[in-house]
Amino acid sequence: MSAGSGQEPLRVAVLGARGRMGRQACAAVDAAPDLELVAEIGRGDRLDALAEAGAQVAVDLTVPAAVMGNVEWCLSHGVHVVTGTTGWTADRLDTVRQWCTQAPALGVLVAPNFGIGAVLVMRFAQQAARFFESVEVVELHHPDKLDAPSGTAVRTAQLIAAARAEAGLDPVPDATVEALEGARGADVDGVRVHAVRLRGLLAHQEVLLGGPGETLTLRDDTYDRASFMPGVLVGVRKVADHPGLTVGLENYLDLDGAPRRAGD
Ligand SMILES: NC(=O)C1=CN([C@@H]2O[C@H](COP(=O)(O)OP(=O)(O)OC[C@H]3O[C@@H](n4cnc5c(N)ncnc54)[C@H](OP(=O)(O)O)[C@@H]3O)[C@@H](O)[C@H]2O)C=CC1
Ligand SMILES: O=C(O)C1=N[C@H](C(=O)O)C[C@H](O)C1
Repeated sequence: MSAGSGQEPLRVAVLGARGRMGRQACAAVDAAPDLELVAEIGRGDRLDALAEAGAQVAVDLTVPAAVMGNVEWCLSHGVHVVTGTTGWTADRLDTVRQWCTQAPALGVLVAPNFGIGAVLVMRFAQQAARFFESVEVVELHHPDKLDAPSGTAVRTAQLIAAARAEAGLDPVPDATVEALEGARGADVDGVRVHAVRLRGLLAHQEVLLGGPGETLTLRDDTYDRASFMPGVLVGVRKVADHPGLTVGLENYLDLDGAPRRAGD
């Protein structure tokens, strides 16, 4: 079942359909000629409605407290999952990997960020990491966001830390003793991550890299959730071609290939 390659539209359900992201995802799926929006699930709605509608792919844009139950339900009912919901830990990912072994034909995409700008910043940060002794991540979001640090920032820091470890770099230098707990942000695998919550912002991230006499700043700014929708649609169309758990939309994109937009 490769999405878009068959005659029939791919049947898609959106979980968290009445949320900020969910509303836009419903509209994006609805507008795509190769997709059919068959279920819009909100909190308190029965997941059985998804099966009754014959959904083939579920897009989960809910909350960390709900996403694991939703993924488990989908995998046990033959439904692929694309989720942008946050709250992923190594243990949670391992659990989903385990569930996937019981449903080997199904795919689960966990995408910390669907925006091409954010995906590219993560890639560029990975590439730059080994050239700089210092690095910090700053994420800035709207104050209605439930979690901190953002899933994207955690993932970015993990990718940077892995690239530094692979290159054999020493720990990031830091002689500071905090006078107030939290002043230096969170520690994600040895990389400091800072979270700003400010009315007027939507979703932004900076990766600051520093070496003797120079700094490099990588920055992504999201001004509208429309920026996430091409990535959501890529996930929906490709998830069936990627059985098992995939973390990161970049695994569905050809970032090193010919120039093109994520939704093309
Ligand atoms: N990967 C990416 O690119 C992006 C990821 N996100 C992430 O996506 C998630 C959603 O973000 P956002 O839309 O801003 O958040 P919202 O709070 O606006 O939306 C979440 C929605 O999920 C609903 N919900 C809660 N529990 C369930 C459930 N069990 N089943 C179905 N729906 C449920 C909520 O309902 P109620 O309000 O009634 O509780 C709410 O409508 C967050 O984790 C956010 O960080 C956001 C933007 C981009
Ligand atoms: O809650 C949000 O808004 C966002 N959440 C995701 C995250 O935590 O990384 C993606 C994006 O930053 C917007």
